[in-house]
Amino acid sequence: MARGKKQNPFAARKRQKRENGYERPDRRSQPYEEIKRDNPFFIKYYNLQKICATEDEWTQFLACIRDNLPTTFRVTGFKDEAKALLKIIETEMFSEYVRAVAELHQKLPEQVERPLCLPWYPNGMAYQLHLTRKDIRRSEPLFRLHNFLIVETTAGSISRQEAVSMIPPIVLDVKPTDKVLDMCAAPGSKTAQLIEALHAAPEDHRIPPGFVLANDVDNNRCYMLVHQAKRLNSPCLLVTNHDSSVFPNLIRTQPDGSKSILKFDKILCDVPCSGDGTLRKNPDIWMKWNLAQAYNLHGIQYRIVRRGAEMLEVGGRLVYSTCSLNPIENEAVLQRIIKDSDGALELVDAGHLVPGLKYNPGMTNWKLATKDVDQVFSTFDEVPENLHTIIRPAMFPLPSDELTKLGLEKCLRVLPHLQDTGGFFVAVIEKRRQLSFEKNDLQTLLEQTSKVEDATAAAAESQKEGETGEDSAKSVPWGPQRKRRRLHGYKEDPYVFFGQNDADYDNIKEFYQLDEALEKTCLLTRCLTEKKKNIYYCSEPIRDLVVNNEHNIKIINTGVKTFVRCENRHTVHPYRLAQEGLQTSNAFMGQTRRIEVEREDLVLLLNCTDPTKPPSTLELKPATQQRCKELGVGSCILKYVDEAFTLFVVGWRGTSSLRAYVDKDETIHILRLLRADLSKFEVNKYEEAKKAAAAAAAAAAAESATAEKATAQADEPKETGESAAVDKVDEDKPSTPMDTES
Ligand SMILES: C[S@@+](CC[C@H](N)C(=O)[O-])C[C@H]1O[C@@H](n2cnc3c(N)ncnc32)[C@H](O)[C@@H]1O
Repeated sequence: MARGKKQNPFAARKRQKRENGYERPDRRSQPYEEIKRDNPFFIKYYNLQKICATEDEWTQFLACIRDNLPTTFRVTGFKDEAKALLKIIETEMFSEYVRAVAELHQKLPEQVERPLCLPWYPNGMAYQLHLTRKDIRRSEPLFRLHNFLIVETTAGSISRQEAVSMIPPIVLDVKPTDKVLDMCAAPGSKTAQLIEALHAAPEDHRIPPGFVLANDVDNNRCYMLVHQAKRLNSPCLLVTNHDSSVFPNLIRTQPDGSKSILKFDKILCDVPCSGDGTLRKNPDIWMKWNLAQAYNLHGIQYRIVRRGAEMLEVGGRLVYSTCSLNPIENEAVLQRIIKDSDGALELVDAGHLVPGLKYNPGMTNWKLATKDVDQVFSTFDEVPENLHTIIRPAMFPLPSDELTKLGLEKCLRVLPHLQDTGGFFVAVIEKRRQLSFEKNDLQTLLEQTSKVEDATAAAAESQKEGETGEDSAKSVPWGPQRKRRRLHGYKEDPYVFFGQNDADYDNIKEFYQLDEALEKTCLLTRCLTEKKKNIYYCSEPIRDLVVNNEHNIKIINTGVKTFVRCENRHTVHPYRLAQEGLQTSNAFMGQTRRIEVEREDLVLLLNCTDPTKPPSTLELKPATQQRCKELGVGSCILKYVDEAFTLFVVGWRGTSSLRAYVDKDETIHILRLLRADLSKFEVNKYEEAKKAAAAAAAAAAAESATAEKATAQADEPKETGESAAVDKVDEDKPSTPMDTES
């Protein structure tokens, strides 16, 4: 193609894929077991890079990276409840683990290795099991362990997460007051950790003053992120959908009412990468791996971290991480941004934040190569011209005198064989002063925002004029109420905040004796209607972000469901409490709607799984019965105080009954904490499958017996009424041997 002529980017990408020899593997035809865990180019490339210090270590690395990954999980949160669950896991669950693994591997229980507590994870809250995900999913002796992992994950009490993926949030060191940005957040396992850190000091803040803004460019993955983060019920989370490399400056309101550009205290750049550190978990990467991926990703990785650095507050901290081992995606990106910052950014040593973690220092020398690693380049001058658009000068290490000043060795390289994990790269950067290329033009931003707001309002107005009657009620400045599929994802429902005067709020406030410190204008609904259905709550800084920036950036989700409309013939109040929001709302509720229950009462209430037959108040302890008498019909908070923790559960006082209003997984979680009998909820899917298969076989046998009988009777002389009926059938249909068979 002639120089200067515009290329079709899609055709170019297709051509490049062809040249790279990349073809999407057919995963159905090759299950993981059969994937050959080898790729000569991978081995040649990393051997060339000397990612291991010695031959011996290299051999260990190769053996480990071909092996399956052990399962890890962490207990979420730092609260007393989390500690109580940890205790149960370490005693009851691990005894069950030892029993089950002994059965699975036909060993004596004494021969089974106990799960390993990850020494570098804070408060001993993370464990590694000597089992793969597949072992757990497919082995009958482990069904209880599998059930436990599923239920507690859904209830938000544990997170199944790769060990190494837990490192970046730890070294980011989030405090409850921090303004945090997670630039590439989906599917959200690290976001969950950031949120937990924000909520780590409930005794100091009823609602943390800081927040987490979690963003991802992929609209569908944003919904996975919402699903993952929702388990934590934080009102301090905002999920957005934008390209992080061009993330817009956001506006915030200062305490004096003036506007400023938002800068973040902590930023996580867990950028898209080739993912070769996850080979143990995703063996299909063995087939796909090629160097072109790293070359293609270097550019976007650099642009994301550069934009992150611009949005970072002076004195703030940014963590750059990948699950790739490739220096092109790691050290080469970092040397570039640190150099460009001209001293404004500094790499810091974060090893002390993860004491006990084994890692190698960042690399200070690496080489580039052709995709087959048959030509190796130490400088850009050696690169043939036809590769100049793929291999860029900035990918090469800087001259050593410049490089030593950057301190790349402060980065953490976690290699799989060091402690039986996946591979990972983490770097911690701190900002010492403003960057020369940072754009902070508030005036232009405010003008642009106001223009977009005017245009949106005008468009909504003209749409309204074109509509009549019922339809016009659905028209709001942000678009129609129902989500509609668009080219770039869904158009979101609006965020409609309560005003200063709201009859529903007054009603709720009176009924629940709500403390006014729970800011009423932070309550919101997701549709414009007189009759609100679900009422959500978000923290004040999040509200401010939404109100100031909703025309600037696509907001996917915020707010925790706190009140739900619930009207039946007995209700005196139209809104019940939602368990999701109770974690926040509880601290703001008065005494009128509370009942303190004893353990036996709570166990009884939680064991009621038939909503049509709630426990009668007469079955409860006398003190609970008495309190029920004082309490009118409607939503209430059940409080249970244990030696080690206190639980709050949404309840419903009926005319003659009391029930707990929590979903199944949360019910099991609470019963587990209460050390109650869980056998009723323990489903053995293998037994179920066996029973279903036996029932199907019995049904088939019965069917074939009937058919045989019918055949036999058809062959017999036609005397009885039954055989007359068969005759009738036979008369209707032409009788052939084939008919009888079928
Ligand atoms: C390594 S994954 C992030 C994993 C996530 N941090 C976690 O812990 O669950 C990288 C993510 O970056 C997103 N991504 C890719 N390019 C992006 C961009 N330009 N801006 C924002 N996100 C991007 C991808 O959609 C993907 O979800």
